[in-house]
Amino acid sequence: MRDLRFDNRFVRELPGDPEDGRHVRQVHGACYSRVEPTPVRAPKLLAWSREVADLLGLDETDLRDRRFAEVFGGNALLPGMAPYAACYGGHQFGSWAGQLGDGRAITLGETINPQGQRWELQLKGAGPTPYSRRADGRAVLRSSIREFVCSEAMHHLGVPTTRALSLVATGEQVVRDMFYDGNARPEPGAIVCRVAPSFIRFGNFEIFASRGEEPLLQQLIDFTIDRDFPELVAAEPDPAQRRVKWFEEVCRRTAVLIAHWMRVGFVHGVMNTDNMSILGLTIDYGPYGWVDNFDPEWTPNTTDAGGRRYRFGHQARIAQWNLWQLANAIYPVIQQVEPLERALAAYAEVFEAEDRRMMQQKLGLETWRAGGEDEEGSDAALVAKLHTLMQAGEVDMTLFFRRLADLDPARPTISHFDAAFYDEARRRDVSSGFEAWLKDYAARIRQDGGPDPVRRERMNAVNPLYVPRNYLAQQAIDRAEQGDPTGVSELLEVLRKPYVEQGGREAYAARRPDWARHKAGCSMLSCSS
Ligand SMILES: Nc1ncnc2c1ncn2[C@@H]1O[C@H](COP(=O)(O)OP(=O)(O)OP(=O)(O)O)[C@@H](O)[C@H]1O
Ligand SMILES: [Mg+2]
Repeated sequence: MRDLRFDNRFVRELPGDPEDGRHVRQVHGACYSRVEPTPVRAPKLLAWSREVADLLGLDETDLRDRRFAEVFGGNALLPGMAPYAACYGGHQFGSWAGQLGDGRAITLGETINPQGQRWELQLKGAGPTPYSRRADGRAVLRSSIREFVCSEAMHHLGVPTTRALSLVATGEQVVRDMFYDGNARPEPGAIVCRVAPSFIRFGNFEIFASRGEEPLLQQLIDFTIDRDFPELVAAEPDPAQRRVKWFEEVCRRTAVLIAHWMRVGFVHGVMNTDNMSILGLTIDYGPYGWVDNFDPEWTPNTTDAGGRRYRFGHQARIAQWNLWQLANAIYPVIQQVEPLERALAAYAEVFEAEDRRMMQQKLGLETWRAGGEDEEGSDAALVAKLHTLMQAGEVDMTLFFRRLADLDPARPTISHFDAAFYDEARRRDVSSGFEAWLKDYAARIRQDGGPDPVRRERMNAVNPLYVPRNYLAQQAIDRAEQGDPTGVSELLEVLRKPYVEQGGREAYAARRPDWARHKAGCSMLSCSS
């Protein structure tokens, strides 16, 4: 395997923990602790993303080299790597949780690709760090497959996300109690190499604020702007103004991110502030889920089943709450309330505008009829009615929007959507309302104008046919746990072109089968990973 070029600015420019070793500790006055991955028994490459390999200037020969599995399984370092675990805190389920940090993620270094772009390489599940608290620093195969597949799927769907280069089996067992019910069992372990321009989270700033380490807080803000927001450096010479613009930009990106999640039906599941990327990327694919039957109340995370804080329809509000925590954290450096409040208000405006724009695209409308949800004749009212019907009728979100593009406006009928209904009785309940809505919609697109084929093409470019439905990932996991990892690559292959109908791949575009409705891993996931 060829060497990569590294330029490790994070560890070079920011203060690190003076203490060595993996023992668990509180780390003060530092952004990270240097720590190397703990070697594993038998690293074996199970799957990789050719797009990410390409991004890094690696080809198939590099990937098939034994050294690759050694490096990305945590048994060897490439020259120039400078591994570390970052120190961060976070608000978890609404409460301040203190120091968290990379308890099982270890950044290997910042590589500069042949195009001069900077990409941070980070192993997840690479062994204990000073931030592991009471846990083992490892990750199981099932959660690693889910992270690997979904990060790449999200990229191909056009959703901002961290990427995944590789999935390596460790040849070791990890003990997990999947539902925290006293049934711990050994499971195969794995390591994903994640790739992103930066893995800095809201929590990296919050930890310094919570400790009153203001000089360090300012240093991290300025470092982040300088390394990861070069366009702001160019546009704003005044450092104080620049920090405000930076927070505005973080708010804007977060708003765009959540609008995309709503567009594709993604539920993150654990939107704690330590799982919020400062770049506005989807980060930490834990107990996430994909909406099958449209339901804003749904959350896949069994750990959150009580309050359903992180349910599908609540994500935009939670993101704003998280941005509030970030605003509070950086306030000691910004020292003005007003611009922070303005940026938070702008978050809501950007989210609404993006959400609306994407909904307009999903419906294939060229124009938008103004007015609120309660105003007859507005498109907001058309959307609100649709959402109510989809929820009450248990309509599959992905299949509904995909089929909508092919609706014959001259003969709008519910039977066109047969494949999207889960329950005969639910369908009967909504059928007259649904038929009425389809007539309204057909009239609306005729009035909107534009030829059908053009509208269809535009709709199919934003309404995916293939998403990594929970049960599809679970099928790949079941196979991999039986020793056949090819299901992972097969699934990824389909998800590389989520908007293009692929002959012979109908099974990947089917609604959730009945057996998966209440099955662990398919509709219920815990944080155990
Ligand atoms: N098996 C583990 N060993 C050590 N630390 C862990 C383990 N699992 C989770 N943690 C730590 O617990 C905290 C919260 O966990 P969470 O589930 O949000 O993150 P994660 O899935 O480990 O990783 P990430 O956010 O990096 O994707 C983090 O500090 C994380 O590093
Ligand atoms: Mg996390």
